[in-house]
Amino acid sequence: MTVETHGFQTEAKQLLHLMIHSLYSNREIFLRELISNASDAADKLRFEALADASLYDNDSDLRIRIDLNPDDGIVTIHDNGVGMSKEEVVENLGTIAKSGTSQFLQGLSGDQKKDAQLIGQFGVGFYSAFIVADKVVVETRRAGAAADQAVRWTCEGEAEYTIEDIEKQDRGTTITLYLKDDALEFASELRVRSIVKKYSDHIGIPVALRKRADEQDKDSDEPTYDYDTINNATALWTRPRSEIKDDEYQEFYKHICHDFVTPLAWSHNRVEGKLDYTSLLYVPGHAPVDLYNREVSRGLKLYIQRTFIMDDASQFLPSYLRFIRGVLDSNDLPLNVSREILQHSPAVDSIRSALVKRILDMLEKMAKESSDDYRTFWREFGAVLKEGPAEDFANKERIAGLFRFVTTKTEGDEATDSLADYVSRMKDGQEKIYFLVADNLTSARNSAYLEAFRKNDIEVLLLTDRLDEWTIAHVAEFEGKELKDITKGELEESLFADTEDKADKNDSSSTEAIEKISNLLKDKVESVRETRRLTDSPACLVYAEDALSPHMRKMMEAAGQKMPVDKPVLEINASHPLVRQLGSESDEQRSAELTGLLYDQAVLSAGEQLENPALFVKRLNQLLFEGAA
Ligand SMILES: Nc1ncnc2c1ncn2[C@@H]1O[C@H](COP(=O)(O)OP(=O)(O)OP(=O)(O)O)[C@@H](O)[C@H]1O
Repeated sequence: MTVETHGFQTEAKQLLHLMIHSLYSNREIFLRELISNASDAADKLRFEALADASLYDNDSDLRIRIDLNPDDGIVTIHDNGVGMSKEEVVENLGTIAKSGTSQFLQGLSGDQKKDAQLIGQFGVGFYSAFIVADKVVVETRRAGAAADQAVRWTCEGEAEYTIEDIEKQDRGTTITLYLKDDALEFASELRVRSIVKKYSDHIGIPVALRKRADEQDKDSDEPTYDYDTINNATALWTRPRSEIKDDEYQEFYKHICHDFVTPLAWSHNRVEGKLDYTSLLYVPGHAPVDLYNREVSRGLKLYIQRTFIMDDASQFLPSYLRFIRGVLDSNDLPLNVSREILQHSPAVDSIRSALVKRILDMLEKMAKESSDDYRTFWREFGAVLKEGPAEDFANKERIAGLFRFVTTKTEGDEATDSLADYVSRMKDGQEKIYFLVADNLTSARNSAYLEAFRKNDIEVLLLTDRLDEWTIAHVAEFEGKELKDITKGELEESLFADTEDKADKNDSSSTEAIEKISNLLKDKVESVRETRRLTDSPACLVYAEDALSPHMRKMMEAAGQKMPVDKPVLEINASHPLVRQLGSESDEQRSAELTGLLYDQAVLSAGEQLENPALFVKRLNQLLFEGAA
């Protein structure tokens, strides 16, 4: 018999190293992971047997069995699921196909405590065996393969593993763990029984523990054993809601998602009538490392009449809810359904819209009843939810209601205020919801465009996420109130009356200033007018209602699209000394310099780049020296 030695893929090696050396606070989870894998293998066999029942080979009672040998510190887990071929063993146990792995590994700090937590979020599956064992042997025979086509995979170190052909009498996989000296507790019946009960009660097939039989076979010296089923063995979602405890829902989530972090919320529903299905949807407690990678397949685990059909059935969720995990069990779809059929099925469309409503309900409820959880949710998934209004027009207002913002009235930098909060604080006579787009909070808060809003105590949303402006354009209005960019168009006259400080205004000089500036800047601005926006700054640029903002234009240009430049309006603050000086200045050269300065300041306030920064600096210094002289 030949024994082949193989090296692990780099990522697998790194992960294995971590498993072996990490101080793991919650070591028992290795059993959950291995039982989960065994139960997945049973699901896969059932699925394959839909097309070819002979794969059962007269053994269709799928189950998981655990043998303990406390004397030698050995734990063995058997399943009669689908098993693996030699190629599958190499592929599945020698490499990690999970996307985001190298990204995740780079994120590790070397601090064992922090890393253990990160590993928990990442989910390590099979490799978690190495948390408790220093040697792991996997013997497996693929369903449909002959007894002499089985394989043994052995790993004792971190760098390599061996593979050999063996004979195995029955189909499925047996995993043998040789426990580390400090992990011998995991061979104790009492301990394992309670762990299995905790983690696998909701698994759809029996998990049984080997125990000494009450009656000994008289003809043999060997002890006689039988198996004691520990778990409930009914798939959780098929049970009535009223009978399921919170921790059972949580454990089930961890089982299907291979996630170690408790979910924030769930929603379990049975629908009967025109369509007949059960859904169990979860909001995870943290974002996966690859949330923004659109290539990664994700979605619900699809069952049809209790039979597992596929992981990641993405057709049941719109992309902006791609963070939702869970199970859908349908009685309407055909068992031989494929991803292509799902794409064109009207039943799928109806289920999807019903699920979207459930998810929005669940999020609204969380926002209302558990604000801490909702903050976590928003932090982790807010950016994805923001894709909603563009993708799902019918629900855009409900989705926008779930958004959280930093506004000029928010304390701190965390986005905690909803549009409804904003509307409830609107001033008498205020008809619009105002927002300002900026690169970051500091520049937003210090923006000249906010001056009149501050003075008149009108709240403004501060938008600093890359896609905020695009999102808001799709939302367009909330509770009948238009969302308005404060750098565009005219402001409501009635609201900003206070800003105009009549006493300070010098009408003739401001008319003159406007005339001069208009002439000097005719290539750069559409027109020049007096402002309602400013109280302290001399000037600002204002864009047409339908113009692309500088922020958007920069983004489109960065994406390689050349955008036409719409000339802005220059608004000037007539009571500002610089403007007054300009109005009364008779020297042409000086007027041009002052106008240049005024314009460049407005460009900077708008968050744009100056065309000629050196000239700006020179003019500024000139003015300063004059002042000092
Ligand atoms: N008992 C088993 N029977 C058959 N195949 C198995 C068994 N255990 C593991 N595998 C195969 O090995 C693969 C890798 O398992 P592993 O637990 O590392 O990752 P996973 O279950 O795919 O994902 P996750 O990282 O989310 O746990 C599985 O996808 C499966 O194909």
